[in-house]
Amino acid sequence: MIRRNRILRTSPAIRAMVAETVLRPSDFIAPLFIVEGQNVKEEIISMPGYFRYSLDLTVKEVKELWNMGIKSVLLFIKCADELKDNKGTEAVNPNGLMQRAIKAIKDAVPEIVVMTDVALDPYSSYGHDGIVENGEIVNDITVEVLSRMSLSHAEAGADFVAPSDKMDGRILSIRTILEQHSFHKVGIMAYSAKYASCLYGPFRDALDSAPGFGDKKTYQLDFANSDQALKETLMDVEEGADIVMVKPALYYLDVIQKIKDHVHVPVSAYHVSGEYSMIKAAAKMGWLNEEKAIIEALTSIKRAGADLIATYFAKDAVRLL
Ligand SMILES: NCc1[nH]cc(CCC(=O)O)c1CC(=O)O
Ligand SMILES: [Mg+2]
Repeated sequence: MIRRNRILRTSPAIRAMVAETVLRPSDFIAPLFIVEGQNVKEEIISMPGYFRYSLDLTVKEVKELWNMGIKSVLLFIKCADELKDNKGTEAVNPNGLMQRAIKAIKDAVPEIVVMTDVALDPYSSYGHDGIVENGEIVNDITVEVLSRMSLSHAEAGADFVAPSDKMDGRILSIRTILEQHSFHKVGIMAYSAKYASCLYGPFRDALDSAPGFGDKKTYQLDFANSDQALKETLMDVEEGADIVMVKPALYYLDVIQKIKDHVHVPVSAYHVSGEYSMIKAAAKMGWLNEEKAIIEALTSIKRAGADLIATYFAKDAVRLL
């Protein structure tokens, strides 16, 4: 025998020297769920250890994230039922919870990169990402609202808008409206390869945003496919996306790799709520070691080609590095 493969795995020091993939705090984007009120910290039942915070506590949390070395937060708000409609009225309210959250965070921690979710589902009386007519999600009217919504986030101080709706043509429309209003420095992180997945359930519990009828298969991608993911990602880059996203992450590592091989913009991956909850549940049962499961999952997502990872484990991961 003259080839000794195990030499490179002999000791922790050697393994560290040859590790190709190393996680760092700036890899992570921390999603935050925001609710109205004061001093509110509500645990999300299907996401043990993860919380909805009122604005005051959100700001505290953001300071902590920044001090840990995390550079970016991705904001989601829980909209009150009485403010939901089929027009996205509250989504463009300059004094809405999202707009106030952006301002409060940028005032408290100006350096942190604030990204905002752009889609109508938390604001929709139907729980859909767009405007509903005759049981269908209408593309072009929705794109107009999403563009005005993006503008209102930019006006509040967002650094990146993150359209997660999967309507056609929204990236070009959003870039155009941002340019028209001289928001040349506001970026777009496009959820380009977003799949219709079973793994968003806990997130929809967190925001009370589950679709009231049907599913999201006419706009989100079919998990049987990866060609459409690549095609639509390339189109989003063409239309002006600064960062593209694959979502969910672990079931879609092939998609991350394929996209990374074809684009020259940063690729992010969203390790989604269901992926978080699966690890939490198995760990609670004593069937998996939580810390090891977190690091293996996130390292694998990065190894597949993700430059950035949106994950509910951001803080845990930084503590474990
Ligand atoms: N468009 C809304 C949106 N933005 C992020 C997620 C899911 C995130 C997660 O599960 O962690 C969803 C849910 C959905 O599309 O139904
Ligand atoms: Mg890389």
